[in-house]
Amino acid sequence: MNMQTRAVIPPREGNLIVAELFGPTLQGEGPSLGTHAAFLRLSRCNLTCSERMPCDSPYTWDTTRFDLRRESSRRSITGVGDELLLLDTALVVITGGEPLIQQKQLVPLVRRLVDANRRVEFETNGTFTPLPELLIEGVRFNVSPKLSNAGMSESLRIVPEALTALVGSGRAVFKFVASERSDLDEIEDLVQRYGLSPVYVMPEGRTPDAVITRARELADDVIARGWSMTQRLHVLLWSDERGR
Ligand SMILES: Nc1nc2[nH]cc(C(=O)O)c2c(=O)[nH]1
Ligand code: SF4
Ligand SMILES: [Mg+2]
Repeated sequence: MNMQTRAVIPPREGNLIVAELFGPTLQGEGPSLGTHAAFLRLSRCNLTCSERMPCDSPYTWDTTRFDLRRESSRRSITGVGDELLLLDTALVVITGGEPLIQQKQLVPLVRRLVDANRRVEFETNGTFTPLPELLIEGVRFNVSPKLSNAGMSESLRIVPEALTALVGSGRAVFKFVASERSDLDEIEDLVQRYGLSPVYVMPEGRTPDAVITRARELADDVIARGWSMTQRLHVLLWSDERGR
């Protein structure tokens, strides 16, 4: 290939594998619960949560139940950015699946959103060390490490270097999904081992009844341990409807 040929090939723009882009809605979980927000849900996950802690977006990764080619589309970073900005929300939540699988492609998108005065929150499972380019003012990581009840070995779901980097970033909160009081002991162990802080406990559930019943069972123990509790506001409002 000579220089002339190379010069006419446009630089290949990065793409993202997207499951859904929706909003405006309300951030349903974590420290910004209730905030007017747009959501980008990226496809694919490196984990396979099941058993007592089923995944609420299996269509991003579970090839035994879903055709991922139908459930996702390859989209340009510019187009995704345009659409998120048009939704005109103060907060943009990037979730999945596991969004940090595609973190390299997310760098220019996050930069653009922050430059346009948006706050950005990642919902991540805590198994990826975030790139330094993502550790910028306006960006936060809501990290949800998975417990043994998600049905995977600890070596898959707990990556010490990633958790340590997230703690050290000063941009992370730790949000654990719990379904019963004994889950809190396992959370305590991880909190102690990796110095996780601040800690939020979130009740598991796909229906308002399940969420509120679990929240009531867990609240006193959460308070006694000095932690915070969050909710699943979108589940209380819309159960497990997609795109809300
Ligand atoms: N409203 C709303 N808030 C959310 N917070 C985290 C979500 C997620 O699926 O990661 C989510 C979601 O799917 N919807
Ligand atoms: S880490 Fe999250 S997206 Fe991935 S399988 Fe578990 S619950 Fe689902
Ligand atoms: Mg979810």
